[in-house]
Amino acid sequence: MVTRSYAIIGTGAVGGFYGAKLQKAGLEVHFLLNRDYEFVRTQGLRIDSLEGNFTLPQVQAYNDVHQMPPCDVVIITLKTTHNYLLPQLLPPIVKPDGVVLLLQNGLNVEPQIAEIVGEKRVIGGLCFICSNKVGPGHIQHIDYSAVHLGEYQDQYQPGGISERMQEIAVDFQRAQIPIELSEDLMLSRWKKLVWNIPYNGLSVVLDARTDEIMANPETRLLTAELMGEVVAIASGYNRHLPKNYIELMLDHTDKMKPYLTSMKLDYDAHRPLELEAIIGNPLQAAIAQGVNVPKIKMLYQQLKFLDTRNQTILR
Ligand SMILES: NC(=O)c1ccc[n+]([C@@H]2O[C@H](COP(=O)([O-])OP(=O)(O)OC[C@H]3O[C@@H](n4cnc5c(N)ncnc54)[C@H](OP(=O)(O)O)[C@@H]3O)[C@@H](O)[C@H]2O)c1
Ligand SMILES: CC(C)(CO)[C@@H](O)C(=O)[O-]
Repeated sequence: MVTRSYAIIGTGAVGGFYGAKLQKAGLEVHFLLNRDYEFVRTQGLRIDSLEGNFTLPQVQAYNDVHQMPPCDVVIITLKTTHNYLLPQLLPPIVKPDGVVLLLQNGLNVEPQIAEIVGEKRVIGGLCFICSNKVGPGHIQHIDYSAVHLGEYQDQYQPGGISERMQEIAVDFQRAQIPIELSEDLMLSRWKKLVWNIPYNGLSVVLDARTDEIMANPETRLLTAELMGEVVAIASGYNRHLPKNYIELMLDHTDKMKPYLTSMKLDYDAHRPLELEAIIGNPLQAAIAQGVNVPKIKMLYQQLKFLDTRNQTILR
């Protein structure tokens, strides 16, 4: 059996969880860390999960990419606000025939990765997971865990299902991570943005959890209207979402455990928001196609104000 080596760039809520699951399943995983490096190098990772808690007392931990071996699959799980580091981080750790798997929310990040490693070496991924890093090397997995993968091609042309996606899927299944393969990464990204744009954005502007947003008829309506605008942008790019998709997303959120979005957690911790990847880039995509999205534009403007002010306030 061919075994692929994995690098996790950003061992936080998402990277810590998926990387630990892959290692637990017997795969070779190398973890890049920042502040938690010394702790994880000596104590390993701890995962508290609704699927079962586990610890990995020993992991291959690094704080310098030049110490890491080049890997077959390099998984990016930094916040997008740290992607400016990638031109330095990526080149030493991707094998010549290796691939970069981008597990981040948002739109139009893959083209930036393609600029660094080449267009044929990028797979986009969406994670449907609720997890948080609650201490050094300590991840709390609250809900869901599925990953959707899609090949990136220039201008997000549909890339079909490649052999390497199927190989990665085998590894993820072995690690008991539910995985779906998408023939069209852009369609998958728009579908996820139907959820992320309203809830991530409104959770900050309204200072609210998902259940609070859903309980008030006005903010529930506002959520549906924002979702409608995302669907309209996707249509502008010839990606047509199912007619009942908004209803499905509202219904899905009604059934979710009350949830504080990652954007809200970042805001409360005075960390920069993933505003450009999640809302700014989709807004630019709307402008480029001449799709009118007044509510998304206003949400972006409000968040830009809050984010800028939040960065200048002392904690
Ligand atoms: N969490 C979720 O439930 C969830 C769900 C779906 C999608 N997503 C998306 O997944 C992506 C990752 O989010 P996340 O929640 O996993 O973020 P996170 O918990 O903040 O993890 C990011 C990690 O990157 C590390 N990092 C930062 N700079 C680094 C550097 N120079 N070298 C090495 N590591 C560095 C951080 O370490 P330090 O803290 O030590 O700097 C942090 O542990 C985001 O795009 C997010 O929107 C998250
Ligand atoms: C949408 C979500 C809450 C769960 O699917 C999560 O993926 C997220 O925060 O992006």
